Amino acid sequence: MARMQEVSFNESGKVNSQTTSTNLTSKCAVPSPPDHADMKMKKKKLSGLRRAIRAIFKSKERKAANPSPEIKASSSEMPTRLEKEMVEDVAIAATVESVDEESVSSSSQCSSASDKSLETGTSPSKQASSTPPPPQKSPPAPRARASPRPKKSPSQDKPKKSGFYMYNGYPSYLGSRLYQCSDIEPELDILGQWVEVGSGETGTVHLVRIPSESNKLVAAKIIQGHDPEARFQKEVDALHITDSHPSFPQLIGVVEQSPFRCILEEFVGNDFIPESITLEDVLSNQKVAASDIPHSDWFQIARDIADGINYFHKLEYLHVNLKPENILLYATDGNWKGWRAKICDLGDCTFARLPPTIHSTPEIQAAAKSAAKPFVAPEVLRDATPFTLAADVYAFGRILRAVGKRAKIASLRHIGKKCARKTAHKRPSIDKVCSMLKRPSSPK
Ligand SMILES: Nc1ncnc2c1ncn2[C@@H]1O[C@H](COP(=O)(O)OP(=O)(O)OP(=O)(O)O)[C@@H](O)[C@H]1O
Repeated sequence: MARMQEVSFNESGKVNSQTTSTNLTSKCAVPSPPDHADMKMKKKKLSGLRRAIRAIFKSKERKAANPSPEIKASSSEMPTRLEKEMVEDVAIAATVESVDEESVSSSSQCSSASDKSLETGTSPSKQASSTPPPPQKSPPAPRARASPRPKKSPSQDKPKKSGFYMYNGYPSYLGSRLYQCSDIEPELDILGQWVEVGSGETGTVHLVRIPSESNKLVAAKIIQGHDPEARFQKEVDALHITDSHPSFPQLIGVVEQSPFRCILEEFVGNDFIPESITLEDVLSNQKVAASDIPHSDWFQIARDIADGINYFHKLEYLHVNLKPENILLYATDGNWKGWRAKICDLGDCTFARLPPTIHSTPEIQAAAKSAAKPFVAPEVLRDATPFTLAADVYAFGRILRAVGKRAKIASLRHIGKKCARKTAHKRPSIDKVCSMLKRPSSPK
């Protein structure tokens, strides 16, 4: 919204100035192509008028300082017709000029243009008030108050989530994390085959080493399936924004050597066995038995998952595909103790602008339907029903219930039940769930 000052004369000949508002953002919708020759003419006319009016006021001041009897008689407070016309001309020209300027800038930057002009003092109101002061004794023109700077919403302070700057077809944040096939070495099993740590509907994950980085062991995810390009980009972006959070695997980089392409991420597992352990493995008593994990570790695992979801939701993302297969477990000490968890498979995540209401799209429906059914919130499965971040809370609730049942921890099952309520608005927020899990009385 830009403000304009209209300058006019009242009956007593004094200058009135009043501020009116014109919604210039409406111009942004259909920006008219700027006519530069026309603008140049207007600017020229405006500066000529300004010069002339300045000269008149100067000579008036001189006369006031040195009044002759004839001048005294004629120098009433009423401005001459010429002066009046000129002041009006200047006001109109200033208005026209500023509107033109705004329409030019609006073609590149819509709404920010008018706000910026207010901040930088190039607003029409300031231009109009910069006209020379009216003849002496007339009351000072009320200064147009610049509208207050728009307050930043808290979400503006958050890290940028999408639209990363691209360089050579890659997001610029990847920087030196672009690898060639020759930069990695596959981890081979005793049969000389690539070690596969897992696979799903859309990807296969292998173990590889990076010789130039102290032979670091990393997970290389090759994405196949429907629209691998979009999925690849989405997963890399999501791993990038969660990079600093301990509940997600770290993004190591991307291998690009056409036609081979994979995402390199932190290998979440135990160095002594080259395979990953998912929550699904433990719940189905494979690799590790649920009863072998102490209760306090189960609470830590639940907190890790909840903290990860909370962080993801704060970034206004919905995971969509939370299930035990996508929860990776790892022991922090060699005695299979100190278990922690990380959330993987961010390829289905959806950006959910807050307040979070997502209208189901065919892609979301497809992703949700391909996810393990008991973990998908009922509202997600219903066609054309808007759903919210509470859909992830539902999935987490189902996970907690399964853990509580398998590990025989009643309080986890109880929290899980609350989260997995059928009605979305009856579920607690993930913030609340985090604090429930942090209560000192919780591990029982
Ligand atoms: N960073 C990692 N470290 C260790 N193992 C991993 C890692 N990422 C994935 N895995 C393993 O690979 C499996 C498949 O990975 P992921 O879930 O990302 O594939 P997907 O095809 O996207 O799965 P979905 O069928 O759920 O879409 C996981 O269940 C896990 O066992």
